[in-house]
Amino acid sequence: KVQHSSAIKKKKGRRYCCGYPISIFFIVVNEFCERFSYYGMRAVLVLYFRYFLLWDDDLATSIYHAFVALCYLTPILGAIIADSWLGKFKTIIYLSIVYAIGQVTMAISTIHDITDANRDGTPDNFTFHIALSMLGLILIALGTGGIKPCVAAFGGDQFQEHQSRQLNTFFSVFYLCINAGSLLSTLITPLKSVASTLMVFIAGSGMYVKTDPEGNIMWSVCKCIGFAIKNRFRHRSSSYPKREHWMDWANEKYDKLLIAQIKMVLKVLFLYIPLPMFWTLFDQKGSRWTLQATTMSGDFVSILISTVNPILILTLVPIMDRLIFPLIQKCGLNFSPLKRMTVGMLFAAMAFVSAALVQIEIDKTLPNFPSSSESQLKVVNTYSTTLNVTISPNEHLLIESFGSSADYVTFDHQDITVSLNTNPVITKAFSLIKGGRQTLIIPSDPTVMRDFVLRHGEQWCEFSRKFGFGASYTFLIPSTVFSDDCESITEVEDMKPNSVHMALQIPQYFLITTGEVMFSVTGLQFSYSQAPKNMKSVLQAGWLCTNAVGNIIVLIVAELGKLPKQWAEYLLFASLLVAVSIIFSIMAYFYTYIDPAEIEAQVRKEQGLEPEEMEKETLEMEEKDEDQKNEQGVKQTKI
Ligand SMILES: N[C@@H](Cc1ccc(O)cc1)C(=O)NCC(=O)O
Repeated sequence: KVQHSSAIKKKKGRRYCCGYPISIFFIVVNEFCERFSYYGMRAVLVLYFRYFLLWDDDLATSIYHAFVALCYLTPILGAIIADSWLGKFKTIIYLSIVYAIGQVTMAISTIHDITDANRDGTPDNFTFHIALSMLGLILIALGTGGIKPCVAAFGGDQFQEHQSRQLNTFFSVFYLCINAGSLLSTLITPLKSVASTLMVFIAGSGMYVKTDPEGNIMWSVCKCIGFAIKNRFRHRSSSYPKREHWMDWANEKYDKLLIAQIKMVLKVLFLYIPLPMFWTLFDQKGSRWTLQATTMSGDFVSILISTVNPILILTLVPIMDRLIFPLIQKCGLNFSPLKRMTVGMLFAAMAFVSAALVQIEIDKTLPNFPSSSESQLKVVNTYSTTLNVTISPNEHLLIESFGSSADYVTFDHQDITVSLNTNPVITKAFSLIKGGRQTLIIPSDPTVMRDFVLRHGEQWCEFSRKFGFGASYTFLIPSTVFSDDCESITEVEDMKPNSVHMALQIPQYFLITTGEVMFSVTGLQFSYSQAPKNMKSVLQAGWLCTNAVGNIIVLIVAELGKLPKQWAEYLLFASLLVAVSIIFSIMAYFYTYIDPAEIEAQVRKEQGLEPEEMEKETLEMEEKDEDQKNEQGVKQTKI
């Protein structure tokens, strides 16, 4: 009782601006700085693995997704620490320090001079750099994941029950700050941002509503669930009367309030089961879609593509909040949070259909590579005249001097004989590589052949020509060439440049981001509003966990599911998400929205705890009056 009253008194220190607690400002700025640091580091992580640690594409991608998954699993730890032990405020402070140490460790791991004793520009001890960077990443995952459920829930704690409209706006602004931070991090370096994160958060210290942790809540929850299961099993005979809910089998030993709270949390967690599928699609933006972009053309668009998500979030969130959702409400439609989330899933599925259509366009322009049993050959003629080239048994090519065959010729056998109509006729046998592409160069005159190196220095040729993305060229350099004779160097295009423009990816980005606004922002609000007071961080962590599971599915699919055509894989994911969204909509249909505070009050009443409840209500009424006066800008003078 004493503890409760002190918590209420602390609430009385609230200060407001335009109807919002001022403390919120520090929390959203803190989130902005934190996401700035996180996304800034994440943006270059794969490149660091690939070009500094010299890992191959597969290992770099797998470790990247494993790191992201870890960042969304550690929220459980953060929530346990906050709700059971330190409280949200102290958890954010301590884990931010861990986060900062992680970023510094990571930064040190990138200094190759530390182990580059011979100063040749490459580290001498890769094990040291790998170990240090892994340690750094684990600390960062612990920091960023640990504080994540606490920051959102701590922000929510600053509001009172009658401020549900402001609470929803807070979650939207919170999401805007995440994306403003990530957008800025792609433009400027995120070096000092963790330190700023911590300083901004501490600056607001005197203004926060800090609810005390209520003992080891997670442990009590686990024990209570364990007891209910055991007790149910002990009374499995049909002679025992059934109970309304299986958790009611814990009634004998546990507090009714705790059981009611666990029921609320389990109901929401059950609803979360299908949700990872959304993240499975969403997180492929950073892998499959990025790889898709590498087979497309367009220079500046690559920067646009990496910033399009946060830019769209910054525009779509206000449009949805201020225009679309109120308009739907005006039309008399009940667009409840769970309906919004279902529509968000359908948007993500549409995004993948759009990605499949783009992929089909790309496939039309991609070179036709040989299958594992085929071989391909291109013939380049550097002879002084046009040649008639016969490749056994029945391939005839007419190739002009310093030209090449129009495209690669495909053979389903490896042993070939090439004949040239020179005088005398030259015939030579070759054995081609299975599943490979090769070029046969007919020399101008093998006796006068000499090496020529394209280089800067005494003898060099400068090409001002711009090479297309994805193209491959062969340069034919006559044996007589000199530095003032660059014109005589001929270029043969082996592989055409990518021709499908990256701008075609914009519709899929637009669709997935619309899905994100409907799904993610709503999910964040829903997780907060449906959680009992002492389990807000736990439910936030459960919500973030759906993201971790989604990333683990990407990892498994990347390793196992290899469909022959990429567009087919996109369509498979889209269909899976449609199926999952149908299941989710059925589950959502049976879900009844609750007011956790009301249920808790009712249970307390049933337990005969009215006096305390009344005291709380009286205090809250007083507080509400005071807050309303504050909101209206009325200055109160205490006599
Ligand atoms: N929209 C994402 C952030 C984001 C930014 C840039 C990208 O290229 C991808 C994703 C978001 O808001 N995520 C939620 C979070 O808490 O980080």
